[in-house]
Amino acid sequence: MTGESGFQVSVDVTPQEKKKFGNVMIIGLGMIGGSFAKALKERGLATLYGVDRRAGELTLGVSTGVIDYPADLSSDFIAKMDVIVLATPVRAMESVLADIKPFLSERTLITDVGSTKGSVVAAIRRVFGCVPTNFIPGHPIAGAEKSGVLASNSQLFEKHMAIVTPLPDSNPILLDRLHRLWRAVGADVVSMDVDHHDHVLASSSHLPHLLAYTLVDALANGERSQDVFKFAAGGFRDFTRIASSDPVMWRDVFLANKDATLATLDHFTDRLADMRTAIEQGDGASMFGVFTRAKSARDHFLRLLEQRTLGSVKEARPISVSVLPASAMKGAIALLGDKSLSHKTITIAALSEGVSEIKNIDLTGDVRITMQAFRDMGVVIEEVAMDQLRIHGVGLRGLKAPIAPINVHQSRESLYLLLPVLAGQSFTVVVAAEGKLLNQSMGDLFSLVRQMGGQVVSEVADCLPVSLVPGVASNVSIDLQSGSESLRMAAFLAALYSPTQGQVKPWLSGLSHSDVLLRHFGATMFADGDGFSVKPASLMSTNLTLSGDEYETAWLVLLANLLPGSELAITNAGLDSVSFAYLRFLQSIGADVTIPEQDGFGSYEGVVKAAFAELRGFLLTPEQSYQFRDKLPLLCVAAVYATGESRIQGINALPYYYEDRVLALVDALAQMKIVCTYENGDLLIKGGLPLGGELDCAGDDKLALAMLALGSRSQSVTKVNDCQKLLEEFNELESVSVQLGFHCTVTQ
Ligand SMILES: NC(=O)C1=CN([C@@H]2O[C@H](COP(=O)(O)OP(=O)(O)OC[C@H]3O[C@@H](n4cnc5c(N)ncnc54)[C@H](O)[C@@H]3O)[C@@H](O)[C@H]2O)C=CC1
Ligand SMILES: O=C(O)C(=O)Cc1ccc(O)cc1
Repeated sequence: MTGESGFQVSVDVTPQEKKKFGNVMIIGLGMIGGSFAKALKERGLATLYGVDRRAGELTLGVSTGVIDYPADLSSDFIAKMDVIVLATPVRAMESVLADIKPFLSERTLITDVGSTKGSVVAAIRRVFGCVPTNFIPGHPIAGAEKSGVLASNSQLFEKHMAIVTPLPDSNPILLDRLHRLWRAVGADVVSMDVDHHDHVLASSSHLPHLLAYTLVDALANGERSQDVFKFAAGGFRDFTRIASSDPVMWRDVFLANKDATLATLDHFTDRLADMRTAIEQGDGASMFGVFTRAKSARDHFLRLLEQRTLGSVKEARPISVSVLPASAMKGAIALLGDKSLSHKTITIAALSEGVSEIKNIDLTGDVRITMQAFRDMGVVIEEVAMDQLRIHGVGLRGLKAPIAPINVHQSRESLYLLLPVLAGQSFTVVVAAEGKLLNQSMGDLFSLVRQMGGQVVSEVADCLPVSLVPGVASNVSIDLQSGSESLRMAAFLAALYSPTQGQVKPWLSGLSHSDVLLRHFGATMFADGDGFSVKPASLMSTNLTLSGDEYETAWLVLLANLLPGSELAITNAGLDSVSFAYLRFLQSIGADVTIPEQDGFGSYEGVVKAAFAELRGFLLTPEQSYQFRDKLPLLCVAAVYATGESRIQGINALPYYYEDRVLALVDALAQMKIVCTYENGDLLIKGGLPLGGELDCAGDDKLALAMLALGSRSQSVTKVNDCQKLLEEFNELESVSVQLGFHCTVTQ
């Protein structure tokens, strides 16, 4: 028989054996349809039939091995298909649907790849009177400025997204098949509602194409057009690549997605007009603000994209760190700033009046989430160097409403800082999160924010995401019921927004880094009974060099104490009252440590020196265990290398994650044949020489450091597994170790 396309074809095509997806027909065998066909055919997953109104595309499709058979829209073909994919320009789909309607079987999955979804669904409704349960729209977010079957590429969809937009009564079995089809060609499948799809794509894809076409056309028809193109630089080429895309396809897209495109175009036009005004008025600050925000948003987005194309974090090969016994820690070192302090400093500098220069700041990992949130609310943050920021503070109440929810991803540190700050602004804002943060009760933080006077609205009580709605500001008086440092900082930030005076009564006395930092930026806090009163004055910008990470300092000091021949100086230490007390405690059990004097702001800044010394067994009371809860794994290791017995009391009274961490270390001690017993919350450790071997830190960076210290003088090599988090938190572990002569190596 002769098909519409003029081909002589055999209809009774019964392939030798039925392939996984059976008979798949592509209608519109151009770049996208061809790529999909080629990807399935190369993988041996289906028998491919092609239909195109241009016979030449089908001939090429067969000769280049993209499809198995040319076909047409007759009943002979249509009724036999397991899957039919519409891959024509979107406005051609309606007539194709009308042609195939009489022959369609309910068991055939029909889908499409069109760039717009609302218009396709409307066309289906016009043709069928409803959306048949076997029609499930889709859209691969992959492509190019090319068209035609010769441009097809079987790898096009690898590690790209494919959106499916099922309707409420879509057939679940066929929907599952559609997911499998896209996954089979390498795509990550996401589901989306039709309307949301069209709005998102209007901004992310349709508007950029419109701008590229219009720019090229305007310049091509403008003055000096010859020279404009002749001297076009790389930027012009990058920006306008997509203006080489197929005009029919894009005309169809803009006819089909009119409303969503107009909405994003209007938003863009307003922003362009602002830019015009800034240029006209020579307003460099506004331009600089837009450029720095845009640069950081794009860099952030590229990193996310890179992560997706390189494979997700979960797929990353696990990282281990091995330590060889018999090192000695020698030399002087300056450590990168504390991560938690880096988050806090960005926050306080952003809320200050004026420009702050911050040096030795850690800009890796979650710190970028805090930074991005402030940038999204109009704060200009310049990255002057890898460890240096210039932050243009906007004042306590000067943040601008973000255009989208603030997403703290999985960063608890960012959340605790941002929530009270956002509750102090005059706009409503939604705070979203991901992963583990979504399923935790944030009761302590939410109640603190409620005290500030606004409304805290969440679908699930005390859980994220949350909407903060401003109300009448009220004075806060917060009596903290835990020693959490994040909550303490959140309480101080909430107090800063009190109209006349805020009060914070910490769980533990003594100055923490949060208090010291606030004082650096001019906060007026004075001791009041067993707490602090905070006056509502503006914060003032300042220049600050952050001191070295406290936990790393504590770890290095312990190593120097354990390893014979060590002589270590940490030149930029900064200790809060707990770290100070920890080093004093080490001194009390025989450690050779020198601690700097307290400075005017209340912290101990300067050089910490440490050298090998024989440690003595010790007793830690429940109060001390609580005070040193963060550093207990390090103290357990000190007990292993100390002479005699040590007893650490009150472990079962600690918040569960501190207890879990100690118990995980107890398992490691037993594995290394160290005598230890854990009874009624008391841990007894008998000094001895650990065996060495393979340990697992369960992704806990602090436990990993303690385990490395444990292996530092053991009888054989100690390998600690699951160290990804450790290297995220302590990026410079290898370089610091090399510099100090500590023999540890990172392996994948
Ligand atoms: N180009 C891209 O990067 C992407 C395009 N899409 C969507 O995929 C679809 C196809 O786009 P491309 O493959 O790029 O276009 P293309 O121009 O390479 O292919 C379209 C094919 O459909 C054929 N065709 C047009 N009307 C027809 C009809 N009534 N019956 C049979 N065949 C007909 C054309 O002859 C052509 O071969 C469009 O709906 C587009 O919105 C989706 C993602 C990316
Ligand atoms: O060429 C490019 O960079 C694209 O943006 C490709 C593209 C075009 C249209 C779509 O619906 C999806 C992807």
